[in-house]
Amino acid sequence: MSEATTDGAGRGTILVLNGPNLNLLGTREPEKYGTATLADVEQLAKDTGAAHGLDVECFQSNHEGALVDAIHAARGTALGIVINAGAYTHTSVAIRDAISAVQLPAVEVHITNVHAREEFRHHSYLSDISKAVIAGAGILGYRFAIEYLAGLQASRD
Ligand SMILES: O=C1C[C@@](O)(C(=O)O)C[C@@H](O)[C@@H]1O
Repeated sequence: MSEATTDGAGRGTILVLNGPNLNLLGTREPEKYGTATLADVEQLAKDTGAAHGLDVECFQSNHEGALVDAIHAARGTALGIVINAGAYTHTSVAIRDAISAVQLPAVEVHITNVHAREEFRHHSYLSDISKAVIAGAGILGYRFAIEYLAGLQASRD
């Protein structure tokens, strides 16, 4: 897991999780996912967090259990989770249960509009347990998700 940034003002940490194949952003089907890399996405997330006084910790894995472990580790350390679970969105009860278990506000993000794609992408195991779902906004979805969580946190401060 990458180091938490220190450019926030200590208001808290948001965990940004990316699932399988998102490490290939930039070269993976660029006509669908664009040309921004995972590093670009993570920088955007960190910059957005910093603008709101929040640290952003980023983690990507192609392995379901590693994503579950990262969600567990967020309990007690993060104020919210932004998750693009990739294909696990449509298959993983384990990731769903992990998010429910840690009781942190989660925002589900998809770069593409999954509802305009194949039928099997229309169902998500995460949507009904997420505070918000953002799909089809490209990598800006990550920015919107962090802004949403920052607003949620501000309303609780
Ligand atoms: O890997 C991905 C990426 C995705 O989550 C997106 O960001 O648009 C959409 C998923 O259906 C797909 O399996």
